[in-house]
Amino acid sequence: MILIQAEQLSKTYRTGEVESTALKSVSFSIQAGAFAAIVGPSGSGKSTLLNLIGCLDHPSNGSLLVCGSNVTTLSRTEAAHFRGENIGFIFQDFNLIPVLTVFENVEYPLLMVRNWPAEKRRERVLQMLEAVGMSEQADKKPDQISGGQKQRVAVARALVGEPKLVLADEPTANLDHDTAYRILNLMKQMRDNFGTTFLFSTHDPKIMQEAEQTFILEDGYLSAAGGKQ
Ligand SMILES: Nc1ncnc2c1ncn2[C@@H]1O[C@H](COP(=O)(O)OP(=O)(O)OP(=O)(O)O)[C@@H](O)[C@H]1O
Repeated sequence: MILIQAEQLSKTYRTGEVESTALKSVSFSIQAGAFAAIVGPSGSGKSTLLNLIGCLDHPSNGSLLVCGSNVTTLSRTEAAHFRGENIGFIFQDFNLIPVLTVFENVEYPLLMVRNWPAEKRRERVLQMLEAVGMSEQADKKPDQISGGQKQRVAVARALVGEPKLVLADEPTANLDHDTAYRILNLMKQMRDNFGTTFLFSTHDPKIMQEAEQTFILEDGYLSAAGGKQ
């Protein structure tokens, strides 16, 4: 089953009189259950593409289907609802809320988008903390855990609402190499256990090797796509 389908997708940013085309007629598809990477140097369009797939921005041209829905023209409210139902996010700087505990950070998306009773929420949060090996740190605040542990919490938070798709913008950029590989392996394990599709961006060719499917962006063009499944 195809989870993401882009056809001649383009994005032009306009700042006053200045136009900059960050994505140039990109077409590709990604199957459900994929572990895929968007790879390219700084400024090649990786974040732009992830933002379009994550319904955080609209394309200028082309079509984009995500989880069976045409997301090209969603309103702001529709996009927020769509994200809440279908997509989890992981960021390079973790984006944990400093005043909340590890447990509360993972619970947070459920409070925002799922109307679950407290006991069901608690069970799900504990299940996710267990899955990422962070159960014993549940009561700590983000400043009491390491960068790798913060990203584990972020993986749990991204998955807690049972999304079909997780988008991760440079999830390993702020981690040392060993920790980066451990986080990628954790993400892959989550894909295997929960069937969640993962799409992450990286500028690091070594990190790219960990993906099963790769899309190479150069100056807004999709220059190559490959898979090793
Ligand atoms: N909001 C914006 N307004 C104007 N131009 C933008 C905007 N966002 C991105 N761009 C431009 O679009 C191009 C692609 O940027 P994008 O952030 O998608 O690249 P990237 O591959 O994610 O880079 P990095 O690895 O540095 O994050 C760049 O030339 C950038 O300057």
